Amino acid sequence: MRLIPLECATEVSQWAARYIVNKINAFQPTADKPFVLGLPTGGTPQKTYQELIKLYQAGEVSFKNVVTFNMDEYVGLPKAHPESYHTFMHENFFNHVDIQPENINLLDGMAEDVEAECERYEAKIRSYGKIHLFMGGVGVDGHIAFNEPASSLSSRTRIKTLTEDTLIANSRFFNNDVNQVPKFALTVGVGTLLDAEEVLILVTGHNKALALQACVEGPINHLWTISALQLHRRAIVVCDEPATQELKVKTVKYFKQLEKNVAR
Ligand SMILES: N[C@@H]1[C@@H](O)[C@H](O)[C@@H](COP(=O)(O)O)O[C@@H]1O
Repeated sequence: MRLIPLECATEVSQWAARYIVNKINAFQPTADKPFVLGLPTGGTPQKTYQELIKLYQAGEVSFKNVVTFNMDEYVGLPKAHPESYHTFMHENFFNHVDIQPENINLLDGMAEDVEAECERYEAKIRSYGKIHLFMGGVGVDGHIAFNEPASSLSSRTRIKTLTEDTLIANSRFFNNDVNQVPKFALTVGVGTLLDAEEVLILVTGHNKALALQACVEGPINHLWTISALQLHRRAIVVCDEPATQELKVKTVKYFKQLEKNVAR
């Protein structure tokens, strides 16, 4: 695992956006050989999307031959609902860059046959070979995508029941009314994430400090599904200073030192 301890959330977003752009450009994607990018929603990646849009506007990157797969979607919210992840992604990112609509993949939270929808999603990912880079965030309880505590670490795309912690955390988007938050979501599995060639996780804020500790210093444990990253060959975690609050000073120093010497 590579941990990049930075100072603030703005630095995290700039680092992540630059990393993604460099990856896309180095890949030299074409219509026949697109770059496949996994994407999250949430407050954390919002700034990264803004940075990616800036880099697109500056002519540093094109998303024309980029195919995206989103991590998750609420069950029972129509696409046009202001809090659907479909709406979030279009408002925060897709509407501002040159991505082709047919290259955008999101789970359909309104699907009648949820199982078939999840199988369709996995098959679509397989049709591209693999996801080259999966960006993500982490929940306060250490969930990755919507893989809530005690999710199988080899899980695939499926429906999950959201925990009370997550309902409370996400109620800020639903008039602070926990009853308005959908109780279920479709989500890629931990196994789906681990299949990606590279995983890039953004962690900002002191409320994510326990999750970061579980990710970096804890044992691999299904109660903190983020810890499954320890099994990945190429996992990168970028964090700000407040998120490191629960890490040992020695751990942070160690990773900072490694970054000074990193071969770029
Ligand atoms: N399903 C999403 C996750 O993908 C995200 O990582 C998490 C944290 O979101 P935020 O970045 O807003 O803290 O929220 C939701 O539960």
